[in-house]
Amino acid sequence: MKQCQSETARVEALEAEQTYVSRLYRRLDVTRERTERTLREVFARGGTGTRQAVVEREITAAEHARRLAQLSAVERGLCFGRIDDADGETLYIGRVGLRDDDHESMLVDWRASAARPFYVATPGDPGPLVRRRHIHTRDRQVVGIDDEVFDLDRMSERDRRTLVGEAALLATLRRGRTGRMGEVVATIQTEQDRVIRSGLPGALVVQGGPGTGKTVAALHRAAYLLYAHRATLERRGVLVIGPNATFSRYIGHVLPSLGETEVVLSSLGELYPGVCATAEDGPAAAVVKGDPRMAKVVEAAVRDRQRVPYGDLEVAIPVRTSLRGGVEVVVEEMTLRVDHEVCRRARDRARGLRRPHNAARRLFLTEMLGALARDEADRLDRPMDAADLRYAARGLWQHRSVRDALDALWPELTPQLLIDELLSDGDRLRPAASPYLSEEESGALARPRTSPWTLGDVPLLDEAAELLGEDETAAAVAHRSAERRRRAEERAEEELYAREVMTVNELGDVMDVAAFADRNRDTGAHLTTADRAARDRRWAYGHVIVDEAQELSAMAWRMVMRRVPTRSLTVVGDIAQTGSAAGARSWGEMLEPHVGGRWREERLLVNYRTPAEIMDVAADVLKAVMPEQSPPESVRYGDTPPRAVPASETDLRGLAESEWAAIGDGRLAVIAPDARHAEIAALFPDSDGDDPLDAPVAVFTVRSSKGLEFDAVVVVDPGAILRQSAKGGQDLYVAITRATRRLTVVYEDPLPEMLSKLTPRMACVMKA
Ligand SMILES: Nc1ncnc2c1ncn2[C@@H]1O[C@H](COP(=O)(O)OP(=O)(O)OP(=O)(O)O)[C@@H](O)[C@H]1O
Repeated sequence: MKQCQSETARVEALEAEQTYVSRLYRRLDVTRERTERTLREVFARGGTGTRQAVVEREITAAEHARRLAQLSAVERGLCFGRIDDADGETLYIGRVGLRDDDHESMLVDWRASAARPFYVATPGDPGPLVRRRHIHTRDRQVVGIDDEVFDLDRMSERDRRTLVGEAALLATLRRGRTGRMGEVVATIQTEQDRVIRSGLPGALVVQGGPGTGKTVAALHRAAYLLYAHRATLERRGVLVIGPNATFSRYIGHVLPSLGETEVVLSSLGELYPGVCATAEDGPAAAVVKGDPRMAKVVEAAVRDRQRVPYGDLEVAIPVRTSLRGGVEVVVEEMTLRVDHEVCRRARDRARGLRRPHNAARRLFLTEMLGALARDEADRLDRPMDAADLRYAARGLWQHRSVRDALDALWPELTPQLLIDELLSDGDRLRPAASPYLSEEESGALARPRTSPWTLGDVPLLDEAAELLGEDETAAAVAHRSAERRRRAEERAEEELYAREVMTVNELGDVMDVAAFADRNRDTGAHLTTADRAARDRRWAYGHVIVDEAQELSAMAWRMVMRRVPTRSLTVVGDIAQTGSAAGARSWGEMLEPHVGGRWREERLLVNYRTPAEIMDVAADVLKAVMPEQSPPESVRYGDTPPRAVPASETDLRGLAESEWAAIGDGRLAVIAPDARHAEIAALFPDSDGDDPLDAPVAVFTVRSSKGLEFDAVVVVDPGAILRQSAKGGQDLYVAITRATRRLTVVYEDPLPEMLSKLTPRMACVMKA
């Protein structure tokens, strides 16, 4: 790499780039205005016509709206690069593609294949390029340029590393953290580019140590795939699964800042609609709940709810009632009987349908009510044809005693009810679990009724939902028709409101009332794919990205795979950071049951987050706990060596304050062992706001800090972190590698051997 240009040449180059960049912004403004105008015209055409015309209009409007959102998202840093090849051709690279009125390209979208040399050219293999230029802008002004002239003869072997645009990269990495991950289109590295542009089909595993840009590369991959396979993915959507809601918020700005708003972000605990699980299981329960044998246990639990009576079924129904004091009283009853064998046949036939439990219940009820109606006809000595019997059966269903008796044999079940009762009632758990789990394992599952849902429960709920199916019962049908009535009433109100608003705003000539009301409501017709997908448990996504994937249990993988029948997946993680007792020991173990050998792996080897001095300490931890894994190599050195201070001499609050003062406007995390989290969080009451990402100082457990990063990190009681579970060593490795600038370890004597590079020093803030 060669820094070129004298000062005059630099000023001239800046001016020339400014002229071009200003042209680009003018073009962006024109394109935006045109798109906005077209969108207004589509809206003005109104929402009438055939259903197909309405739908087509919705689609056109959605396309223009998406383009407008994209054009609005790219204002900052519209153009960030330029490449020149040996034939004298120049391309400008930006966050979106732009063409002039003659359809000549003015700016190439970073995801287009023409932009690829910008990311993959290295001094050793520059391809056709003679120069790569990074262009830095602020508010439409070019404020700097950074040239790399590819001149192989003058490159050392070390410089042939895959990094590109080192000056631009390092400047980005040294910035203070804001609590939110940002996009990195201008500085994507070659090894990351391979991940981003890898093909859509099949499962791609991105394995890499902490800070190697796995998350950021996976998110840019989502943007790339949506660009390169828009037709497929727009219809089916892309789902990004993270470990928790804080992480989803942490990464939530990246895709919108790249102009992509059509991606569903979900944490594992939210993947089952209607449940938001945040509680965690103890290690023993986590292991059992995550074990694939639990699929069998849930299946057995469902079968256990499909019963036959011990003997014959007997149900008393009222024959004569009278009103006494305004209350209906039964004065004569008749007992109906169904032979045990008939009950068994009804159950077996319903099971034989191989339909989900709630759907098969219909057949069971029909058969049982038919048998009861036949018995009633015999007892009353009333000959009945098939139509009479059907009528009589419907009449019998009106009796509470009949409903109760049949519900007890084959109840209508929700996943929540099934799993809650299974885990809280020994009489339900024992028969379902005993063929598959040991007594000790079943014991680990037991918990009180209506306990909060844990992360390990969510895959069980999903499994149950598959087996129970949609709610097909009379109650559900009644609920649906009530829903329809409610919607019709709502619609009438909306049209009334629309008429009033249109009169006040004199909009009568632009749109009709129905179209205006449509615009204002969630009809579903103009919901985006992402909206529809997020509401539907059975939605089949076009591509799924799983981050911190090493934490997923075998049961969680079953849940993920249901959402992506094509198995088009990006699996992002680091086996060395597995903290969950039910998590992955190898990618093959987790993926092969679902994709066989059809998965490929890319490895990321360079750490962009943690300075080399801190990474040296982390490497010792890794060597002690997982010697077979190699740590990534840091791309830069830091300014402040990491240090250890004894707890006995440290005022933790004072220490955090001085650390925070040292990082200026950045973010500080105190990472504590699980058992001491509450005690330590109480020392920082002001950090107890709504969102730990917005707090300048926040207290985390290792698990909740996963995937995040902070300018300064204070790790408290590393010995307790090491001891807190069988994966304590991995936890310590994760905690240490969250820091981008400063690391302080506050230890209870003695300092664990594996941290011996942190020469204990006197605490800078002594206890009062
Ligand atoms: N090419 C790049 N240009 C600029 N910054 C980058 C680049 N690659 C990674 N980074 C930055 O490095 C940091 C770490 O990235 P990221 O969180 O994606 O790593 P990770 O591999 O997912 O880490 P972990 O396994 O610890 O969760 C982030 O701040 C990210 O923005």
